[in-house]
Amino acid sequence: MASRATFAPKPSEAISSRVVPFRATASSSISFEGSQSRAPFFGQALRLAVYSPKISALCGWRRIRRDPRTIVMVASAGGAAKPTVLVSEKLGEAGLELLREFANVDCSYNLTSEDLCAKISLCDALVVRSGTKVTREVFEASKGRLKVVGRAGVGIDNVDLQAATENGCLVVNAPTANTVAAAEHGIALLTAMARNVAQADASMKAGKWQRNKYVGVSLVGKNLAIMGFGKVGSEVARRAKGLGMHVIAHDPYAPADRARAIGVELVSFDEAISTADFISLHMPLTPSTSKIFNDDNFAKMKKGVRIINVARGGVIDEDALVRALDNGIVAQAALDVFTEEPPAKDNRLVQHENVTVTPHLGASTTEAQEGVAIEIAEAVIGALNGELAATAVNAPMVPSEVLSELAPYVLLSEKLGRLALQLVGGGGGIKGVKIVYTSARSPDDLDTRILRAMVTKGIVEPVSSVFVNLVNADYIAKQRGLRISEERIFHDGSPEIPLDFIQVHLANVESKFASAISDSGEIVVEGRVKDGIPHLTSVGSYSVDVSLEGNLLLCRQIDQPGMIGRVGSILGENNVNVSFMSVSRTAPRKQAIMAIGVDEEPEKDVLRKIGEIPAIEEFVFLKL
Ligand SMILES: NC(=O)c1ccc[n+]([C@@H]2O[C@H](COP(=O)([O-])OP(=O)(O)OC[C@H]3O[C@@H](n4cnc5c(N)ncnc54)[C@H](O)[C@@H]3O)[C@@H](O)[C@H]2O)c1
Ligand SMILES: O=C(O)[C@H](O)COP(=O)(O)O
Repeated sequence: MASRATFAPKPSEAISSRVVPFRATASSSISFEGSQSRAPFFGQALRLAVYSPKISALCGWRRIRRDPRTIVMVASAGGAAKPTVLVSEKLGEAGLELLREFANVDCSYNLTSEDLCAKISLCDALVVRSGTKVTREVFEASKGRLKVVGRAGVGIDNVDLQAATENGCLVVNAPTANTVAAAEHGIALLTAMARNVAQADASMKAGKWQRNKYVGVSLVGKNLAIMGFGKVGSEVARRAKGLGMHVIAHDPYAPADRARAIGVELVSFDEAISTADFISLHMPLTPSTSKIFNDDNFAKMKKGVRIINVARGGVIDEDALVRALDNGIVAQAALDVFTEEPPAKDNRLVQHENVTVTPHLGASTTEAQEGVAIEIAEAVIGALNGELAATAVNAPMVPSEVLSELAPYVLLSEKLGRLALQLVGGGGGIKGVKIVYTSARSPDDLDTRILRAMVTKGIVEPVSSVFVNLVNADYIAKQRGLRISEERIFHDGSPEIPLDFIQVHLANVESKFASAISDSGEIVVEGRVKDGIPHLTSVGSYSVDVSLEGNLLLCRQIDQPGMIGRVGSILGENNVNVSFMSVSRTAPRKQAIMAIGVDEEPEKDVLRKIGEIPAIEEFVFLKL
């Protein structure tokens, strides 16, 4: 709050006063800017994370599940009031029941995008299937209240992930519960197409008996190319092998040994499409797969090839497919998905006599719908409880054991960020933040992403209207031009303890408390975890020892008798409760730093009286 003297301790004085508690034998440094540093996992990669009750409690999050395997970090739904969950598409009853136990559930189906935008600012979570477009406008209309979007299924191409991340909104999906249903539907379409089941059925219902017209083709011994060898693709492969087909697959990211294990050979894209009698599509819709089945690629296919699509309509250029059907390159197609859903009534593929269509039914079995509903309800509840579900698609995953170990350091990191920010004076703004971790662990054994996110939170949140979490921390830092670098100092101690010290350095800034500027000219605050509680261990070049709770008054004074009593009396007379006090000095009767923890925020007048004590050279009041 106030600063009376500019003072920088002489290096020798400062260092002599400071216990150097580690032997730095090696250091390494990494820098990152924004979210490039670690991309979220997509595809079939296993996403594992864990719940930590400790972090949840520290951050004021409520826990309701007993054994969730999820990690903490989103944000609480706020206060004791029940959160509100909007379910915008039909969800299995078991999932709805779980949600209702925890939240107010609003099931509003068939909302227009305007209706959705109007409702969303009253909702903490939104649960969708593939029919709801969760656009940037939706996130913006939520005005920060929307904490989680739950996609009750696999494909997240209907959710604007970038906008979700920018708005700190977690997106979770239910990636496993409908795999078998989709694979079974793929096989159903494959066999139905090969034997003209749908066409023959329609013909009979029209009163005809056309045995010669509907002669089919056999599957046994035919080449099936699976395009996208993930969860659904590999289940289709297993089943097709059971039908006696020869199965090959193309997937640039699939491990060859997993394919070999089920007797499938991974081949190039061109080899797959040019040798196949049947092609079954199972890749996600991404910018690189959009319209990947186009005129050029249809031209490479065997004449008379048959195509099944239970993935996403957008991977096929639908006009090109019509041309390929008309010119006989493609003999038949069976489609469950379309570029636009529902497709127009006169859509040429839907009307084509060689095309079998279903209205996006891949995941629509009773079993799969109950499964995804439970999977997504658990993920959404976990996220609203401040956990990050194992199926998060827009946040970096922190392994379970790492997270539970780092729990107390999460709070320490945020508090150090907050402290450092409050020590900044002048109007220059913060550009560079360096976080230094001192640890006996090798850098590979120390995952600091969550700590970095929390330092960012501590620095950004108090001075902005955004809230920062693991989902958006890197994005927010980048957006604000805040360059965050991390450095590891190896401490020759016990690797059992993940971290000995965390330091936050702010370069090229002035400080309202000159003593916070270290010998290197940066604001430096350092802390450690003692008995599970975050402690401040140094400010600038001064050692202190205070637990980071409540508020903090830092005073630099000339060491002399009676100082503690004088400051304590002023606080006591004004009903400000002191929770702890620590004094460290450079040498007897020289400069000392007094750190006083107070429960209440002292009035300005009280701070003024402290500042007027003649021996006090400067002081600052900090909110933790
Ligand atoms: N019709 C339905 O109702 C229904 C049901 C479930 C899933 N799906 C869709 O099926 C698709 C697959 O789902 P999943 O659960 O198997 O997902 P998945 O993530 O397990 O598998 C997708 C696979 O595609 C691969 N891939 C990515 N880019 C590729 C490319 N350019 N070429 C080839 N392969 C590529 C990935 O490496 C991954 O192995 C998704 O689009 C999903 O939305 C549809
Ligand atoms: O990606 C998926 O999970 C499927 O396409 C299912 O979509 P749905 O939930 O809209 O049936």
